[in-house]
Amino acid sequence: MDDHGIALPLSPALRWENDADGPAVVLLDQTRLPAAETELACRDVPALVAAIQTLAVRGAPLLGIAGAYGVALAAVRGDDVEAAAALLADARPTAVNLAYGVTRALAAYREALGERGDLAAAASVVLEAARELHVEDARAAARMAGHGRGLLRELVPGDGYRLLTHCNTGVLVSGGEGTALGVVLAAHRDGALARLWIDETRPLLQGARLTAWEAARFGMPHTLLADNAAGSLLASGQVDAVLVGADRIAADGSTANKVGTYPLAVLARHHGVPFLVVAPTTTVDLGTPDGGAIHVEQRDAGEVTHLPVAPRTPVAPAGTLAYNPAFDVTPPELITAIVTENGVASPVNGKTLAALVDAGA
Ligand SMILES: CSC[C@H]1O[C@H](OP(=O)(O)O)[C@H](O)[C@@H]1O
Repeated sequence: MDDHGIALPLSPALRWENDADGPAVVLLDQTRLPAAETELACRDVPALVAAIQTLAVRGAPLLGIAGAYGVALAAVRGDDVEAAAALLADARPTAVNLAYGVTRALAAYREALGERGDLAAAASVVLEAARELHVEDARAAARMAGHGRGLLRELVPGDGYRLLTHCNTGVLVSGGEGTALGVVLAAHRDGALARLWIDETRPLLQGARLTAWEAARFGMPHTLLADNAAGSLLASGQVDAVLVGADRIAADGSTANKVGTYPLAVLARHHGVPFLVVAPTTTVDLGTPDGGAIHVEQRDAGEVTHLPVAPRTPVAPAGTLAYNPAFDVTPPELITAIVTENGVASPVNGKTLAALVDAGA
C-alpha cells in the first residue's frame, strides 16, 4: 500500500524475508528465466553481490532497491555494515541507482546508530529505509506509466500503438511495474497497444528471455526480433515510437542504457520515429556532467562468445576475443523526451531535466 492507502503493484522480482533460516534478500533469479521461475535467497552480502554481478538481479531501479536491502541485511546479521555497503556499491558501475540505494540506506543506518548507539535499533531503521525506497520506486513506476501514456497520446495519432523496446524494463527492473515497459503495459491496459516489438538484446538476451516473458504474462501482443532487424522494421513504417529505459542519465540528458540503444536512437531519428527514455529521477545523476563522464561497464568476453543460457553453447571458436560493453550512451539530441515520475523533459537538456529532479525534491 502507498501512503494514500492505494494498492501498489509490487514487483515479484525481489522481497525481504526473515524466517527460521534468518534474514534474506529473496530474488526471482533472472538468469534462469524464461525456462524456470526459481527463487534465490541471498543470506549474506557476498551472495547478493554475486547475484548483482551475474544479473540474477538487474535493472537500475531494482539494483538500487537490492543495494538498500543489502545494507539492511548486513545490519540485521550484525556484519560490518560499512564494508558491506562498499562491496554493494562497487558491484556494478554504470547504474547510478545502485550507489544511490546503498548510500541512502547507509546514511539512515549511520544516523540511527549515532543517535541511539543501538545496533538492533539501527538495523530496524535501515530495513525500514529500504522498504521506503521499494515503495517509492513502485509509486514512481505507476506515475511514469501515467505520464508516458499521456505522451503517447500526444505523439501517436489514434489507438493501436506499435511500440519497439530494447532490453528489459518491466517488473524485473523495478519495485513496481517497471519503467518503459510500464508505459507499454499502461497502453495495453487502455486497449491501445497493437504490437510490442521486442529487440532480443544480445548478448544476454534480456529482451528475448525477460521482456517476452513479461509480455506473455500480461497478455500483450508481442513479436521478438533480432537486434539487427530493427533498422528494416523502422524503415517499413511499422513502429510508432521506441521506448527504452536508462541506467544513468547525465546532467545534460546523455543517457546510458543497454548496448544497442544508441544505434536504435540513430535509426529512430533517421526514420522520424519518437525515441522515448523512461526512468525515475533516481536514475538522473546531476553530478555526472555529460555522457563522456559515464563509466560504461565492460563485461566478460564469454557473454559474447557463448549463449547466455545453459549449456552456454559456444558460438565462436575457442580463444576468440570479444568486445563487450554492457551499455552505450545516447546523446540528448537523439532523445525526443525523457519520462520520469515527475513529468516529461522535452526537449532534453540540462534545464528541462533539472526541473524534473527539483520537482521531486
Ligand atoms: C530501467 S533499468 C533497466 C535497464 O537495465 C538494463 O541493464 P542490465 O540488464 O545490464 O541491468 C538495461 O540497460 C535496461 O534498460
